[in-house]
Amino acid sequence: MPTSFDLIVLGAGTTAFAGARIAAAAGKKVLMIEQSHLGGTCVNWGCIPSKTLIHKAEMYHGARKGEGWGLNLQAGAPHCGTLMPLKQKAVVTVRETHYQREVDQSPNIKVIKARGHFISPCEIDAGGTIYSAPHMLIATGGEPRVVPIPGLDTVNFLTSYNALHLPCFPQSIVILGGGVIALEMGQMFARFGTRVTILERGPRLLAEFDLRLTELFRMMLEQEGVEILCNVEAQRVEKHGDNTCLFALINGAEVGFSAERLMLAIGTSPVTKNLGLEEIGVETDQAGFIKVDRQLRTNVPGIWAAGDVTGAPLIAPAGAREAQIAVKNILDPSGNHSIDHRFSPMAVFVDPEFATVGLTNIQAEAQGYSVLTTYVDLERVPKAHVMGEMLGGVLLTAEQGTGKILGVQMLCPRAADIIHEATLAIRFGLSVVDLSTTVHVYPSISDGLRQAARDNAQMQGLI
Ligand SMILES: Cc1cc2nc3c(=O)[nH]c(=O)nc-3n(C[C@H](O)[C@H](O)[C@H](O)COP(=O)(O)OP(=O)(O)OC[C@H]3O[C@@H](n4cnc5c(N)ncnc54)[C@H](O)[C@@H]3O)c2cc1C
Ligand SMILES: NC(=O)c1ccc[n+]([C@@H]2O[C@H](COP(=O)([O-])OP(=O)(O)OC[C@H]3O[C@@H](n4cnc5c(N)ncnc54)[C@H](O)[C@@H]3O)[C@@H](O)[C@H]2O)c1
Repeated sequence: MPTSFDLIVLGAGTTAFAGARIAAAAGKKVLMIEQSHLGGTCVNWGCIPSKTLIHKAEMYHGARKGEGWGLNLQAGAPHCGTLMPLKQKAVVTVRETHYQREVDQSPNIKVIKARGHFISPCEIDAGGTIYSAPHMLIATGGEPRVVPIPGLDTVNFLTSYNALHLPCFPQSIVILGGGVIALEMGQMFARFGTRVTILERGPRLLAEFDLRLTELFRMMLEQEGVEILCNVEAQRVEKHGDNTCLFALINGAEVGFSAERLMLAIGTSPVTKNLGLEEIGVETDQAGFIKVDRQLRTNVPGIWAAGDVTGAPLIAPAGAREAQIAVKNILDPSGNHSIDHRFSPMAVFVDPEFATVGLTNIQAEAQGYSVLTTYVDLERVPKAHVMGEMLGGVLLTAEQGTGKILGVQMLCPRAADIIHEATLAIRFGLSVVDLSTTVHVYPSISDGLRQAARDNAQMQGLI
């Protein structure tokens, strides 16, 4: 095994692979150093296990809902002995077919299993061997954020890492945090029969989405039996028999929330400790995320960083795109390739789904645009009536005058798929006239997006 490479990638998650793949395709010799499983968080602890179980929870919920539609489907208790191995099979299959196979088939990519740390800007010590390269890509990702709440260390609390790998679903769970993970996993647990309480410190859920959509979803989740409280400040944790009790301040009064399990879903911390970054002078921000410019350069020449370790957006395809840009800049130093996350969509896999791309009206106005936002309630979309899923809506923000589409947010069935139509429109500078005069399938949920564009174009006098 050689110890000298063209590029060394620290980590072997989604971000690392995206960078290694294009460097290897360009004939560069690449080493990936990974301390754990290939595929990183997304494949092993995040996207794949969570979405596999969420999909099954949705089917289970659908079966019970079907009774009210005259379908008389029977939904007995969920069988964890079948569900959990099924989820693990999805994880292992994706890991083997998408990551291990690629390594096996690429003569230019080598992987070693070890924990790596820098000993100089062009040398990494991994398992006692020194590997060198003129270019380094740090893709060490993130881990669930944990804060020091008194008593927390005395209980066996959960984070997304272990909550998806329990042998079965708990009777009850208190989830601290009201963001993406709390909502996705909170709804999933509730649908499998767990009594769920979500406690958010801020004034609202899912802060990156429009309040109209999040309040609608909050109502739906409460109708499914989930208890949700905002403006909650966690104070301390105590063990009460088999249960864990979280005490929190609400409107100045202390309230106790007791459940079989306590889960923290309060954000992501970067994996930047003990990498030798301070010693070689790589700058991080206050939270520890590596600082990079739009070309994904750190402040140390030859060292690049991408993915969760550099901060938001903390989603797999965004990190992959960043790594591709970093490697493009390594291969083509005068190309000045830059990342632009206005074109990176994201979805929240609750039911119905949230999806967003581009700028909100507030972000657009802050950037100096004069904008018009239109909202189409799902009640106006015939396909929603076909499906019996009328709660939700589509928001579209366009520039006043030109009608150029700047941003879209939606809460509707299949939003994670439909958002790509908006992503293409924004990326290629299409206007509300372009979108509204494009023939859409009928009946379809995408038609809601067309209606939002048509309303916008009409209100601006563009059609
Ligand atoms: C529960 C959950 C659900 C999610 N669902 C989605 C989703 O549906 N869609 C989506 O787009 N995103 C989702 N995400 C986010 C997504 O998982 C991350 O954005 C993505 O995994 C980041 O990829 P990365 O390669 O930057 O980091 P990671 O995937 O974390 O990979 C970093 C790798 O580096 C390794 N490493 C760290 N330090 C060292 C070291 N010193 N030496 C060697 N190796 C090291 C780690 O072991 C790890 O394998 C989810 C996250 C979670 C937690
Ligand atoms: N579908 C997806 O793409 C997907 C799915 C899961 C996770 N992820 C990624 O994983 C990351 C982590 O998810 P997350 O839900 O942990 O983070 P998040 O940033 O989405 O939400 C964290 C929430 O916790 C709240 N919070 C912070 N400290 C708190 C405290 N002490 N008490 C109560 N509430 C507190 C915050 O106000 C925020 O609402 C996200 O950034 C997300 O991008 C993505």
